[in-house]
Amino acid sequence: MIISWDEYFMGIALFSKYRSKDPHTQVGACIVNEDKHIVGVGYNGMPNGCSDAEFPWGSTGEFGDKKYAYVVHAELNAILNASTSLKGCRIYTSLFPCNECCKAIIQSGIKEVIYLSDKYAATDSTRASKRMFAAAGVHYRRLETDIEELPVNFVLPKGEREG
Ligand SMILES: Nc1nc(=O)n([C@H]2C[C@H](O)[C@@H](COP(=O)(O)O)O2)cc1CO
Ligand SMILES: [Zn+2]
Repeated sequence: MIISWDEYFMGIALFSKYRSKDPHTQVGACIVNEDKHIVGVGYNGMPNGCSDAEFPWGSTGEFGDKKYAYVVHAELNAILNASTSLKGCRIYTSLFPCNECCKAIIQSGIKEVIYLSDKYAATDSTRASKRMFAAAGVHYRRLETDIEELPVNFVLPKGEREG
């Protein structure tokens, strides 16, 4: 099988999301520059020093008891992890960016957003994102692909195994 560039970079975003400890929604993001070099990746997780085991992953109760107060979104983590200027870059994200990440995407100079899921399309946050992206000239599109699943084998075929 041969995959396209878009499928490859979204694949990296999807792979990254499996690092997230969020029990409900794992999100991954991958930023690519104009030379098709990956310059940043991220997933949704607690800030450095804020233990995954100690901070809450639930989404009910008081403000301070919910993950939303603490978690860094995949897209923001990818931006903050980036090794270089993001001017003219593209961001691949497994879930459409929220309004806060949208602001960071715009301000960082990213020019295109490629997403897979838009499961929160009906929320005010996603509506605000789309409004800001349109005003700022940041193009967004859903990844078009015929691939349903891309298996990765960690168990080597018999002939390639050691011993
Ligand atoms: N674009 C996004 N990137 C993200 O990294 N997230 C994160 C924040 C939470 O950790 C989780 C959403 O939790 P939930 O509301 O589906 O249980 O995904 C959420 C969105 C949605 O806008
Ligand atoms: Zn966000």
